[in-house]
Amino acid sequence: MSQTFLQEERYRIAEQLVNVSQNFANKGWFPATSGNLSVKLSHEPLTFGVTASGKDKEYLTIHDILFVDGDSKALEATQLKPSAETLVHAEVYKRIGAEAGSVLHVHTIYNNLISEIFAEQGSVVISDMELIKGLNIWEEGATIEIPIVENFADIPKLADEIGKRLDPRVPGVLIRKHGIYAWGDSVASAKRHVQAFEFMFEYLFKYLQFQRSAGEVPAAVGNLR
Ligand SMILES: CSC[C@@H](O)[C@@H](O)C(=O)COP(=O)(O)O
Ligand SMILES: [Zn+2]
Repeated sequence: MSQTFLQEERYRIAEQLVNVSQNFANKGWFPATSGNLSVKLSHEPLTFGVTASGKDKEYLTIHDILFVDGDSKALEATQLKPSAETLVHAEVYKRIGAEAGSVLHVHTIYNNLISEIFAEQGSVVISDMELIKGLNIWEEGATIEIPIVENFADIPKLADEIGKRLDPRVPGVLIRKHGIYAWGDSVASAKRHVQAFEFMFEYLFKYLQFQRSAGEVPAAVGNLR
């Protein structure tokens, strides 16, 4: 592969991350420089583009994305420091394989609320919602179970805990009072998955709130049935 072709390919995929970053930033899904994004360049050996640590995602440019190997080491000398959570991205790529072409991480109010409300159960179950199809699950009356892991400041430990809970059918994992990691075979499908999850988390939280204010026992939605 020529250097020029490789450079063009890197710019092309970095641009996809910049676009999704702006879309999510407009929704307020990257408060206070939180969140990180990656896109796979090659599977064997694993190489991927990932956002540099501490960047304001609202103003992300292709120059804020660096390319690393499976050990989170930059492929070339750079001033940029890879995301502090790069190991989590690498873990998803290694465990999920070809079905993971991009990994996106956002911190939102609703994913934080749901991760806390259902933390003791270790997962949140969502049934029979149209948006489950947004995850590419087309079964009639489908049920999904989204794992919830504890948050650890120790990133190798966090990556390990996430790795143990990954379910290839359900492309996302919640971290308690932290955020969600979701993946897809492309940046576009990972973005769709994040949007589907966030819709369902917001719906579930508001539904539980509504039931509570009406003094009713929540019906068959989520783990509170
Ligand atoms: C600024 S708080 C969020 C960070 O601690 C972390 O969880 C995060 O999502 C962003 O880390 P980063 O190193 O910028 O990729
Ligand atoms: Zn984070």
